[in-house]
Amino acid sequence: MTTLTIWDWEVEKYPLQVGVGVIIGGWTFVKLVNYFLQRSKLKSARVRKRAECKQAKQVLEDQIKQRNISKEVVEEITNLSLSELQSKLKDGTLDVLDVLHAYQAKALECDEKTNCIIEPFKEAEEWAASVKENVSKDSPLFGVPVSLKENYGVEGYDSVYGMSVLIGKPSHEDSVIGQVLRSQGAIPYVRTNVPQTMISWDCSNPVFGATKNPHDTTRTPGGSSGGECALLAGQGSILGFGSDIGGSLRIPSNMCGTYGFKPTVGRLSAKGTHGCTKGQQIVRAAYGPLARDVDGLVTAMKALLVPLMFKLDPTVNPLPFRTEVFEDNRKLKIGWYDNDGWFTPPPCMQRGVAIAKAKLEAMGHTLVPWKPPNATLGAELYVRAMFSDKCETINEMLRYDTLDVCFMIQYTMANIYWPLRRFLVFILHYLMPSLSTGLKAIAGCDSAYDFWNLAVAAEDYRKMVIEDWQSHDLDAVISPGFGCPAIPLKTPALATSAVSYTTIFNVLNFPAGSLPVTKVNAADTANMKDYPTIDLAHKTVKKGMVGAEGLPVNVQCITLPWHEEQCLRVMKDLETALKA
Ligand SMILES: CCCCCCCC/C=C\CCCCCCCCCCCCCC(=O)NCCO
Repeated sequence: MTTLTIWDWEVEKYPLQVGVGVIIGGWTFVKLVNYFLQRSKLKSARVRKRAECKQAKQVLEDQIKQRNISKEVVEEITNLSLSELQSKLKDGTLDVLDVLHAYQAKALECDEKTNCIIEPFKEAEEWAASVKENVSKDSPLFGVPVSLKENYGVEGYDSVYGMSVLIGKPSHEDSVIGQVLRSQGAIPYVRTNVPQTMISWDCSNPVFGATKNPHDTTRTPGGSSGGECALLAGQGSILGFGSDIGGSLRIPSNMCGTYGFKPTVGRLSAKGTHGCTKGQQIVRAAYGPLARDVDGLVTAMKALLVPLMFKLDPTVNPLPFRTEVFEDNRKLKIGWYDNDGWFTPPPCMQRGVAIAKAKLEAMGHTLVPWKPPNATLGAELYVRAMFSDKCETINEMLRYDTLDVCFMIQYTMANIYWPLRRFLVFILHYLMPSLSTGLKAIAGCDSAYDFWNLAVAAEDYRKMVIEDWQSHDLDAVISPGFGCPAIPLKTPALATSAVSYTTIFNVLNFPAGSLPVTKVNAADTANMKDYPTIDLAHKTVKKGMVGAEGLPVNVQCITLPWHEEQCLRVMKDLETALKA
């Protein structure tokens, strides 16, 4: 009664204010209810998806138990190199189904340790039977089980990349790479984990959790193809496929001691793959193989660069694998660098380059110092391009989602209100210049005009680097595999600056491969005492190097666009020299 009186009194006295108050209050209420409803819908979707994938793994585990395949046989098969496996499949010493079963068993074992698999393909047995029936034993991948990163579209399967909103939206067709692999006799059997958004070099998401490094499960396997590399390093895969828009084939290779190869964009098909940066055309994602040796990468490239791929995706460069370039033994002039001038890598990464340099020199190649000019501009262009939409595409997708720690810093930096951003950029310029550069660049573009100018700046940068490369008459370049080896889980976002070693070759669109050369040793960690602590990224790496002994250290080999075969040739030379 009293309330009503007050209510009547207020309505009469302040009709406009009460009306506006009711509308705003009602609108806020509806928005809040909607927000919590949407969040709980996504939470249920995550719970359901996790349960489905767990169930699929359980079904496979039960089948494996029934098959009664011995541990020794699993080890014997999964320890074979790709070329050994191929010849045993071809001459019939090994059966396609036995090989598949061994890899399924080993993959589940790896998953137990590192949480690298999202789910097994239910149809793998059926596909294997069809390969036995319909594919020639001479096909390059006859009976070879292959693992696929989760963003490769497979009919009937969701590609979620840690974004709950994508759950329950299955692909309607297989990726072109997937189709060509199957036509060549390969059998996809598992799909592997990635970080939320795939714009991170860690490997965790709120749907499937964090993948761990098999060499030290307290550390990151790298990202975004982290599930793939953790699986390969654990011998649970012999050949995998991933994507790379900032190093995602090369960073986890460096963290897990595996082999990865990023071709020029357009050499391998992107059709039927997924990602949240598709509209961003300045730096585009490349798709490529991950393996346990260089031969694995070469086999994959040869198997994919065939008329079927050129037919299924006429937008790719119809250039078959040039074996004569790969097998050429002309001595090369190779540039090298161990510090790009933007981020100082720890001594182990620099030692990795020194080892590679010495080995290549011993093979008769000429090594000269060279590095891409103005790495700071390269880093700035990368961040501006990747966030040129002001992060709106991702914001929209993550609106009601749970944010993973691996993307939290990028998300926060991208969404800072502009006056605060300007203030921080100004202050940090004097305190932490790299953070200031990143914070300014991540603001993206204000207009289409701005975006066009960014595209021109990226083009000018490519031109400038190519001219510099050519003025030194280089055939290839070697560099650190990344800015650091594997650091503890959840810390990669704090050391984002370290990505400059891989992102630059995405901005330039140069082919780049990664291969292991050494392991962190006690002298490397002892030498950390002089390592700079000028900013958060360096501090994070310094802390992360404690206890890093034994972790893999990779180098990158890089060539000019479309010179994939030459890049693989340098990788092969280096691998041969290292194994000699
Ligand atoms: C390139 C240098 C980065 C500069 C960082 C400056 C310091 C931090 C300041 C602000 C935050 C900027 C955040 C920039 C985020 C860039 C993160 C890139 C991580 C890339 C990892 C690989 C992604 C990938 O290849 N994905 C495959 C998708 O198909």
